[in-house]
Amino acid sequence: MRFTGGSAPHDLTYSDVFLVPSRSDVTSRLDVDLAPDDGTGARIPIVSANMNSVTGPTLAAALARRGGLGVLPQDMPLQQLDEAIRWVKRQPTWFDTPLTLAADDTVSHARTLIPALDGHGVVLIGADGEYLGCIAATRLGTALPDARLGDLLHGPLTSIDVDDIETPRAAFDLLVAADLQFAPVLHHGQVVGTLSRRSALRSTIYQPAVDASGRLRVAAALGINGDVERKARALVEAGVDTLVIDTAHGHQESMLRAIRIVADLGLGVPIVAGNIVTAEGARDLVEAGADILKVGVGPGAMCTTRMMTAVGRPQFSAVLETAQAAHELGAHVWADGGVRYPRDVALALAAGAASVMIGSWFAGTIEAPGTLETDDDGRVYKQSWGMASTKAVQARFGRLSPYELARKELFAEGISSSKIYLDPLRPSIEDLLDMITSGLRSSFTYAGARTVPEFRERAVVGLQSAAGYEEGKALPVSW
Ligand SMILES: NC(=O)C1=CN([C@@H]2O[C@H](COP(=O)(O)OP(=O)(O)OC[C@H]3O[C@@H](n4cnc5c(N)ncnc54)[C@H](OP(=O)(O)O)[C@@H]3O)[C@@H](O)[C@H]2O)C=CC1
Ligand SMILES: Nc1nc2c(ncn2[C@@H]2O[C@H](COP(=O)(O)O)[C@@H](O)[C@H]2O)c(=O)[nH]1
Ligand SMILES: [K+]
Repeated sequence: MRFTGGSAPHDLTYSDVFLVPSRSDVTSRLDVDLAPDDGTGARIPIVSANMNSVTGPTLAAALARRGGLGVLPQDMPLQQLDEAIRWVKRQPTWFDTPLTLAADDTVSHARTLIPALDGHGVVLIGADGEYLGCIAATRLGTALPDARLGDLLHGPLTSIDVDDIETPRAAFDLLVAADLQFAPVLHHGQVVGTLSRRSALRSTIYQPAVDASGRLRVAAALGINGDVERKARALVEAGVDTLVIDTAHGHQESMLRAIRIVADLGLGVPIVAGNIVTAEGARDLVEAGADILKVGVGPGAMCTTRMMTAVGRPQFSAVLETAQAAHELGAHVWADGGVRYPRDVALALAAGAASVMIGSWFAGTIEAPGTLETDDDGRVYKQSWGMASTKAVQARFGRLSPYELARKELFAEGISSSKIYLDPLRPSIEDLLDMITSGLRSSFTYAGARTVPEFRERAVVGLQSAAGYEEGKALPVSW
């Protein structure tokens, strides 16, 4: 990456900069390979944040199916983490994970799980796991809230047999021929997944992130306190593919100790550690044994650290400096936090990140943990909160004495409650991934780059004023 017109005398964040187009011999956006070069085996440079409101097993599986990597949060109890990892590993790699409910469940319950939008649906399963039928999500929008789902089943059972769809393209054509938007996929009468036209199409474009046994990949986080060795071993035993050692202030002795412990175990999985924002931090963590550095202090949407402490660093410069230091040592960087538009992802990669971690944006999706809620205006949202918020601290330290808990609560550095609205046009994480990866593919071709390392090399970055940034926005109403 190089700056055009000189670099700034101060640190920069994503809105401060833009990418200049360069002469390109990449003639199609579909010729771009988005795989990160960080050794995680991901196929797109997108990682979901280890936040309880963001990454659960459902989101991790959906993300891995499209080539990204979900990081399960350290605040999940170990047994739950173990189950979540094993569950992700059992999920289909190109069908969607079915949303299964019972015939006695109500429409209002189903509507807390999926919005009444095209391309989604519910599969009804009997007591012995037998397939009863499926209901398109749009039907849930017109049915009475207390109606039984079983009573909405009419006509012949719709489903696709797994033997009839050898390729995603064949599945797409079959759905079109049968005039279906959504259908369950059956194998010997059992539901093994679901497909929509959109998901079949996606499977022709994305590659899943899979391990050596062909199972979806998943990462998990651990903190710097407690029995780090036992937890790291247990996570790898469960099948985790990448370990993320995470704390607010990553450039501290307890972190270096935790990295050394995990690195010395030789578990054979990449070690990510953070968060840091300086070259010194990068060097110390890599020297301790980290393969990938998680970079970002304060840019997160749920984060109050900068206002509470003045500590942090504008994210573009933080990524640029740490990535340079990391690359000199053969390590990599994940840019963590502050991503609100596809452009921010492109700029993080231009600054040198191998992958970009997204939290709050993904909290407002069907696949995020938690249920859908509706506000007074009828808009659908999910709750989100910071992992250093009072809410998260209370959950994490609930077993401490009231006195110890009260001491911990003094140090909240995140917000406990926020509403992240689902975009009606992009209610699923996969819709957001389509938007982000299509933006990225286009950014790469503007820069004349076919791969992530090439983009990092070729990107030309300029500085812009607030007016320059504003000019780039679309205007949905006239001025
Ligand atoms: N990226 C970011 O900007 C930030 C992210 N977070 C996220 O919140 C979650 C909770 O992290 P965390 O609060 O570190 O909790 P952890 O459970 O990881 O514990 C942090 C440990 O570090 C010690 N510590 C020393 N200085 C600090 C400091 N300035 N801030 C926090 N701890 C400090 C704490 O001791 P003691 O409690 O005695 O001080 C404690 O032992 C993580 O997922 C983290 O990534 C939190 C803040 C900023
Ligand atoms: N200072 C705090 N940072 C937090 C908290 N919870 C999460 N985070 C960080 O934010 C990113 C995600 O950023 P986003 O803009 O995509 O939401 C996450 O990975 C953490 O590093 C918090 O309570 N305080
Ligand atoms: K912030």
